[in-house]
Amino acid sequence: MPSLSEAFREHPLHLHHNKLLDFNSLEELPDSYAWIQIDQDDHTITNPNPNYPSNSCHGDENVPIINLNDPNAPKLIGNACKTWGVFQVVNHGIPMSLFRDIQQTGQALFSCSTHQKLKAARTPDGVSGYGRARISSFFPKLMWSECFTIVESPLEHFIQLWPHEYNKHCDVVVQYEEAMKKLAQKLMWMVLTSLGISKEELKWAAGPKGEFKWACSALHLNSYPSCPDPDRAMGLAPHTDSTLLTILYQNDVSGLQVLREGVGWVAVPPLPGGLVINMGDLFHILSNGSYPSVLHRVLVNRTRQRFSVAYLYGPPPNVHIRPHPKLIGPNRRALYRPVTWNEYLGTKAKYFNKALSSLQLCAT
Ligand SMILES: O=C(O)CCC(=O)C(=O)O
Ligand SMILES: [Fe+2]
Repeated sequence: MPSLSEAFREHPLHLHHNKLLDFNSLEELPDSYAWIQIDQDDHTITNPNPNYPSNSCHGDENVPIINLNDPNAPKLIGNACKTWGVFQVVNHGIPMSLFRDIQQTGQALFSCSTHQKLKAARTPDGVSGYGRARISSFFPKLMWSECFTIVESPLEHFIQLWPHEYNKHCDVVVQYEEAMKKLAQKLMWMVLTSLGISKEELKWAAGPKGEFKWACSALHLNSYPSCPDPDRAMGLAPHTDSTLLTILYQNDVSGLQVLREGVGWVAVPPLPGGLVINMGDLFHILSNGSYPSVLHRVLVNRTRQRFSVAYLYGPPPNVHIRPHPKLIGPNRRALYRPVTWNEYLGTKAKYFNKALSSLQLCAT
């Protein structure tokens, strides 16, 4: 069975890391980063990019906040998944000190010089390391962000960055991933419970104790430096995650928005000690479309750097994910064909935000 790194490596995305900028040295937004252009002659603003939906953001509807100690949590999670595809959790049991530690590691990393960071750059067909967001290759404009991806171990890159204290930072990543894995398992079962699916009914995940022992994961450390022209820039363009679910820690700088059908872009404000849970494309398939994956994006800020950590949680790369039999019946056919995470990464690399619909089964 291929590892997750091998699965990513089979579907390379060609990104030009060598052209990465030193964001802090720029006083003006370069054209290549301007998602909205100002017409020089009459100063009107034009939006040449269909991928940049209107900047409107609604404050009258809020992403649900769920207390994981609430006995009603699975039901609340189910409602949130159905209507939003995203929710925030509190009382998740992860100590604040772990968020402080991973943030310090991220800070140490992103504050290195560009020259230093490029020593830890992702190779052209690689997965782990420093560079642009993987989704960059799908957009004509560049995003105002930097990303360090960790699949399996960050050791090889951390040694390049910190020859003397790489161990300290590796330990933080290991601890963070362990804590996230436990939380992801707990959340998976809560979400499945809300769909009426028991541990015994999800064979690939079950393992001896139904603990998702074989699940795989990756980590994105994301930095969105302060930006001289935030209204025309984009931190991270609209996308859904190719995961079962994603657990996102954000520092106290806002920017994340999710698309709510019929409403528009809704901000997901940072909540002290809270974590954002996004439903991903593979859960969308597993739930036969009942729990849709959520389109999200990140806007940037004029004065403050935003930092986030996304824990991307999925099945073993070669296990087939299909609409669960319990969610299929005489009145509800299977909407998607079975797919492995490995295959899905290939589909996403080809079709990006149309990947899910490319797997849709036609009505017979
Ligand atoms: O920075 C954020 O808030 C979102 C990050 C994200 O969507 C991702 O890493 O996939
Ligand atoms: Fe994402």
